Amino acid sequence: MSPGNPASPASPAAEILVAGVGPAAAAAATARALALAEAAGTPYDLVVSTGIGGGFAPDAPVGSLVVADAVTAADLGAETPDGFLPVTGLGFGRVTHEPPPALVAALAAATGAAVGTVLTVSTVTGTAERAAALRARHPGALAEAMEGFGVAEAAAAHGLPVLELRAVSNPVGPRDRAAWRIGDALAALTEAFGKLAPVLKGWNRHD
Ligand SMILES: O=C(O)c1cccc(C(=O)CC[C@H]2O[C@@H](n3cnc4c(=O)[nH]cnc43)[C@H](O)[C@@H]2O)c1
Repeated sequence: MSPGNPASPASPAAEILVAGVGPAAAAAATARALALAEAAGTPYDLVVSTGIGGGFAPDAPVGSLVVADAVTAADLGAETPDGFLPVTGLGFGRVTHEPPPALVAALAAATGAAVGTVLTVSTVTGTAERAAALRARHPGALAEAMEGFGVAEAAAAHGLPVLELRAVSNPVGPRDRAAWRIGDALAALTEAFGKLAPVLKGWNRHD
């Protein structure tokens, strides 16, 4: 999102970027767009990662919305005999970005989204065991998707805040393509986007 559009002061200007699937593609596309905008003297104020995602039952049912209060890389690290070690445990980088709390709360209030951690994975969860393991490691997780952390890393490199909003298209767990409800999730996302402009308009970046 860029600063208020003088031609349309009621709505903040927004640009939509289709950034690919997975954290690497999303990070690369986002970083490129942010760098180009900065070089052109028209930098963005905020980056929003959005799309469909898997929801952890029973808290995030199919068709519901989740807004992230934490955007967390769930499989960035090392497997050890004692279990998974996040990359921070190896002495590198970070595994979580926290969106601005006031913006998260306002978006949740406007859209009815549940607030919780959205995990970023490179491999879609396909078993009940993996779903349970993720939930045990991240008790606040409501959803998983594949891009948020990559987008957040690109935003952070430009000193920008990030939001992640997901519409649940399928449960996280055993693979069951017949259970996907992509149409319902996209309809929920479309409706939520209709409520986004006033939320952004009321947001004070320095909150
Ligand atoms: O083939 C499968 O089993 C499978 C299961 C879930 C999602 C996919 C995709 O190819 C969708 C990738 C796309 O959608 C987001 N997404 C949607 N549901 C999930 C999920 O349960 N876990 C992770 N990502 C999900 C993701 O952000 C991608 O953009 C295939």
